[in-house]
Amino acid sequence: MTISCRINLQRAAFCLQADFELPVNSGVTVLFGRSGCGKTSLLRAIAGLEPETVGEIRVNGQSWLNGGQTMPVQHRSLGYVFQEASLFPHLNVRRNLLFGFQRIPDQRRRISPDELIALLQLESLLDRYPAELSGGQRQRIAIAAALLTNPDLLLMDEPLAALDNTSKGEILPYLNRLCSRFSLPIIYVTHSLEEAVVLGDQMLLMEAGQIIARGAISELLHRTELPGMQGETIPNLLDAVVEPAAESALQPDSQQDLEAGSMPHVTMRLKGTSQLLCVTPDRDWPLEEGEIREEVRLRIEARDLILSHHRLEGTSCENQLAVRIDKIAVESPQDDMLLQQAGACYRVTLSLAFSASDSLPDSVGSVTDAFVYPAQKLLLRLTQQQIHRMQLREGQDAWVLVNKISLL
Ligand SMILES: Nc1ncnc2c1ncn2[C@@H]1O[C@H](COP(=O)(O)OP(=O)(O)OP(=O)(O)O)[C@@H](O)[C@H]1O
Repeated sequence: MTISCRINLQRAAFCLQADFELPVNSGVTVLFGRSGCGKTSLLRAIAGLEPETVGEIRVNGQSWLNGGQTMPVQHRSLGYVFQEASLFPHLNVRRNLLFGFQRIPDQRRRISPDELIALLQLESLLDRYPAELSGGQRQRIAIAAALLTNPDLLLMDEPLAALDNTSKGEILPYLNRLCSRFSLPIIYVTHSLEEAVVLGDQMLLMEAGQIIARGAISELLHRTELPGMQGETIPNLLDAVVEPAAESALQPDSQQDLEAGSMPHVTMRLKGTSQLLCVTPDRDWPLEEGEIREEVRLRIEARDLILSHHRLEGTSCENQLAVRIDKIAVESPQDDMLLQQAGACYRVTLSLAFSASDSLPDSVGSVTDAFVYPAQKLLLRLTQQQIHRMQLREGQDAWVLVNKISLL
């Protein structure tokens, strides 16, 4: 499945020009950008809700727009989730869920209502009416109803924006589960970098009606010259495979740990390398009981990293990674004068080394993996004083101590 979009939408004081392709299994593509940059307009144009749109849109081999030829909205195989959940007020949850499902042919029914109801834990809500639901519950139903139409593409326009932080926190893990369970391409509009990091695989970054950057979120987060990427906190995202290979699942080395009287822990190998991290699942790990994962995405905040020239012995920090310093960049170049002062901040980009010794081990990882998987990067913030004191230079080998790791 590929989605290709080359469109133009001209309004009196605004021009949208988008040209992008999303490959097979693209996962969640976050459409990110400042207010008014054209995110909703792009989503509406893809859905066929902006009749002035010209160009070409192809989804799953079907032409939705080709010059002047437009496929009507109701014939496009898409789901659309809005900021405010749109449910039929006179139908209970069960009938809202089944409304779209019952109107699609049998051969398109890949996602079953029972599975989705279980996944989103909707059982207790099925007999209620929309007026009897909280905002977060309503939005969960709206997302489920959109999915049950078994669309080729799901468009979500700030689906959490109208919710308070508690409801957002409740719904995010569900969204995460949906994204990993159904290999359905999703375009997800948000203002929130936090949501983008938690949910997204890749990002289309928009400004003034145009897509100015696209790529893996973990990479774009490090491009500080881009608008919206200068947040106070810098999340690093790393992909890992759970070890040991014999177990092939995210589960603690429990017997050993229980015997030792310690908390269970999980060992994982960072993709593209043979380096291991050891993690203790705790409340930051939103794992369901019995849930098993082989591949995980880890989140490490820049403030939880410490840089060192050497591997440290006798430290409480058990996770240390071999890295190479790729880039040392001043935090915001326009404030250069200010940044000459002591305390100015620099962003230091680190590439993970293949292994601690950079020699290829026999037992873990694979040489092929190192070539097919793009080098994973970490970013941390240092002051000019720290850089000077450590005499840091681009190209140097170093070690990074990792204080805290969360699982996405
Ligand atoms: N129906 C319309 N007619 C004319 N101009 C419009 C219309 N809808 C939006 N616009 C303009 O198009 C531009 C892009 O708006 P759009 O809603 O797509 O931005 P956005 O990035 O989604 O913003 P936000 O994040 O605030 O929702 C804005 O300048 C807006 O004023």
